[in-house]
Amino acid sequence: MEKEPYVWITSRRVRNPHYSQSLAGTQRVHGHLYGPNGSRVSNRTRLVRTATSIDLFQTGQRPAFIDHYGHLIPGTPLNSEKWETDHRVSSAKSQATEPNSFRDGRENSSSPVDHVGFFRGPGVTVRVQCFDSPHAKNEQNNLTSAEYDSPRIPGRPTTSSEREVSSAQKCPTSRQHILERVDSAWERPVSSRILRRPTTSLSMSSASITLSSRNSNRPKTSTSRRSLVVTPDDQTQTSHGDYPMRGCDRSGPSTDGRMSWSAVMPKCPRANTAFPTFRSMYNTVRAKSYLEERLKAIYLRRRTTSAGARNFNTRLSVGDIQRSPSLDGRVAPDGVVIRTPLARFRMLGCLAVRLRRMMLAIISNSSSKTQRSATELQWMAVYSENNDDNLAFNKHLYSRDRVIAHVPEWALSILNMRPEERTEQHCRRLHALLRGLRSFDKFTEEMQMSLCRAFTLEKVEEGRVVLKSGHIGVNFYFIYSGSVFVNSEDETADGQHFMRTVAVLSRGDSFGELALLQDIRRTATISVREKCELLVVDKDVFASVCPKIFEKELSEKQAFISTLDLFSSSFWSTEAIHALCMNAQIQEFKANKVIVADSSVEDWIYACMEGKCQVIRCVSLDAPAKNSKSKRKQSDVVLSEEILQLLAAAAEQQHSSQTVDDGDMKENLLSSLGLDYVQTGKKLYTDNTHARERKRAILGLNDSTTLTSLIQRKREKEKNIVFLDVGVIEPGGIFDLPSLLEDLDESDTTSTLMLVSGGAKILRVKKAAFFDQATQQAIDNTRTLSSKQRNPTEETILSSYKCQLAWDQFKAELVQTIVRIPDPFLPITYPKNELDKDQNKENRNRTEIASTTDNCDSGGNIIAKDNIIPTETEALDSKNTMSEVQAMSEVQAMYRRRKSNYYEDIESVNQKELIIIRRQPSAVRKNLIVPKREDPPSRLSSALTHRR
Ligand SMILES: Nc1ncnc2c1ncn2[C@@H]1O[C@@H]2COP(=O)(O)O[C@H]2[C@H]1O
Repeated sequence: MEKEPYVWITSRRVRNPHYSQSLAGTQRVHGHLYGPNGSRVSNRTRLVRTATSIDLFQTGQRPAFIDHYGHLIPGTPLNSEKWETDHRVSSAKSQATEPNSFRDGRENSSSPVDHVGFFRGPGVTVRVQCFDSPHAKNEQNNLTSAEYDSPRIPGRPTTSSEREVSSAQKCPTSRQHILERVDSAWERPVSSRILRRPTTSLSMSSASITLSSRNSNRPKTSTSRRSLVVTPDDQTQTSHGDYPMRGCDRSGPSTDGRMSWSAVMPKCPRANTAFPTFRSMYNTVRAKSYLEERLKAIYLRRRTTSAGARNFNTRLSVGDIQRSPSLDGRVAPDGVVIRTPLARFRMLGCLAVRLRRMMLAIISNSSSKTQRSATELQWMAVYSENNDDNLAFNKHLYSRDRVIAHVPEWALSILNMRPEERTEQHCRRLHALLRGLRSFDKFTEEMQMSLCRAFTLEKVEEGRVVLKSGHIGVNFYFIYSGSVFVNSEDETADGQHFMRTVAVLSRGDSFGELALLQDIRRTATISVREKCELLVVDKDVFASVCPKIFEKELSEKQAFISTLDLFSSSFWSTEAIHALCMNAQIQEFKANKVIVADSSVEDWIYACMEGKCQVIRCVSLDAPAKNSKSKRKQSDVVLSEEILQLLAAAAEQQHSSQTVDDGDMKENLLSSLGLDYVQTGKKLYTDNTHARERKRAILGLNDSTTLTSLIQRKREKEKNIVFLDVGVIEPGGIFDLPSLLEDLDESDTTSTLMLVSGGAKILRVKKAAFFDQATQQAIDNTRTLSSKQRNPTEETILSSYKCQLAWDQFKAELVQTIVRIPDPFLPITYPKNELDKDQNKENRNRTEIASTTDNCDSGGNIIAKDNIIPTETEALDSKNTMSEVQAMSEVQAMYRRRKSNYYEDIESVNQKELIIIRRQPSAVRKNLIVPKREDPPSRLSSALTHRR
């Protein structure tokens, strides 16, 4: 079939009109373009191939380009030498490869250039390249490509091709022939290249012209493409009369989503003559001219449409206002609405109301779609409850614990400036303000200054989500004021997903570093607990400033971890330690802050880096002592599974007749040996999240929980419980190691350990990460260590506590008795009326002593309760004499003095109710030593006897 003299003109999105320069030397290999240095050229460049295969000016032929402005793009730098020697259109095949020869898969990888020629006319230079085309039928058909260079457009840099073109003044006269046809369509100073290729999707009798109608000052995203099917008018194509060139029509979207038009090209005056190539060229140039017009029309129409749409939207949003004559005021004769100030005000008001409604809808929609954790919901419930208290203010805002430090006005104005506008002084002022924030202080001064230059401020309302798990990280945040929940998604045993609050971060904390450091998605969802002021730095600043500091922190963690026996290098590889450190956090706590409120719901392993922490046990006096674990003997010897099996095998041989359960046999064996049974072997961490979550919800913990508040809360739920200080953790110590390998007992709600800071720096490591990284030997080592550090059983603690209590009561009773014995050397003087009531007084004293002994605390301290020792008013009411009242108040004062001395002596924490059994940690770890009751001194006992 004879190929039709159609043309294919295509255009690409070219941001830089000189883009075509970068195509020099490109080669197409397996569908990709590679530059001269072998590097792959960007995707955009790949579009070039769509126009490379076929001739531009004749059947089966050559390419050219139109850029997105509809301009011809200046082409490859000219090979002037070639031009000098080979300016005649000929079929002589040059073996030199044209650097800018574009190919696609159907052509050879090296397309030899046969000829390069120039045709220069007024306002335009045409460059013609001849390739050896497999489609060529004759020499003339080998004309493959053309370039048109026009006088330089003001403002556009001169391209090398343009420079070369301008030097190429010697054009063969035959070129004038082409220019005669070109000039007519070539009025404006533009330059571009036109490519041609056959289209497979369209019939061979037509071709497509694809344009990109992108305006230089419109955003990139607004690029659109148009396709034009252009045929010479000797093809009987459908003609549509809308367009300047014999008619083009929009034929609807093509399969690739582009819009296309058909255009019928006017017949070239010399078509089908000796220069069919020139005819094609003529058609091409006409097509180009048409396309320019067309593009302009499209652009103008679009601009009008978008302006119209804007107006229309505005009218819609204020439509009712405009329609209302009262608002509109008058309509001027030219149709312009004259609005009165009132109408304008009302219109603005209306807009504001609508905007607010819209924002509220967006907020409620977004927050309802954010899954909330139980802790978060509980917080919100408590918060809203208190809002409903009929108070005229929110009492939370005035709570003692609440630290409100808003960003001051002057800092706001600095933070609102662009980074490049901030002076050194501005940064210094900000720096002074932010110094003292925990996370900020980690950085060196230089880094802090860089951060101060880059910070922006974000204020986020309560309940909003700052970042979501699974999203790509773009920012890093410091909390200047307020607090946030860190929620992570978890899964129950039956596969249900739920949100869990893993941490609460407040002023001075930072978040959002993990995704940026490790180049991963966000690992948690951060939602605002209390209205926050966040200082934000973007990814780039973070990448340039912060990683160093995190590296420093990482090395600090690694250094500390490697000093712990638990993470001894003989059991843990360097990679495992590194992975653990990535899942570890360093935290600092003030004295009396509860670090762990319930060891059974903890997902972290806590190790003390600096300072010290108290381990406190909450014991219920009502509940029967748990004896499941007390069966075991306390021993430092741990047998491995292999040894146990050997022993068991030996025992089995001895008693082969007896059928004993394997577990029982081991137990029996060990108990006969007086050893503890420790099962070795890697036990995977059972993350009993559901139970943990339930317990956490019951406890209602947050970061500001102090020991006092926790005791109060627990006492409200359960009256008969005591809090016993069972140990101290010093630097290098690990909290509750035995529980690491034990299962969570859901029913056990009271008998758990609490970790309370006495002013400490803590390293905490995720238990899940621990079990992920732990080898068999590491787990065995953990068992060995935890068996050495076993906590006393509840039974032991209770019996010890009771002994202590009895002894303290005895002491208190004794002290009571002694302080009431009058000085034997002073004469006893009784007031007159006292004599009559001697018997009554005696009775009352007895009652007093008896009741006082029932009201001692564990430290031997008598709790002065109102119902035991009468107050002055009560004493007067009961018609006691003045001297008796004085005596009573003296006794009361003495009690108080002794009481305060006592508390000073034992350095008690400041709660009266906390009962302290203070011991050396080593003693606690082994066994609680119950102090023996000493015999009272003989003098006192004789005095007591005498008194009674
Ligand atoms: N258990 C956690 N305790 C405190 N902060 C956390 C915890 N888990 C995640 N985060 C923070 O939450 C952030 C969520 O986004 P990133 O993963 O970028 O970084 C995360 C950490 O900064």
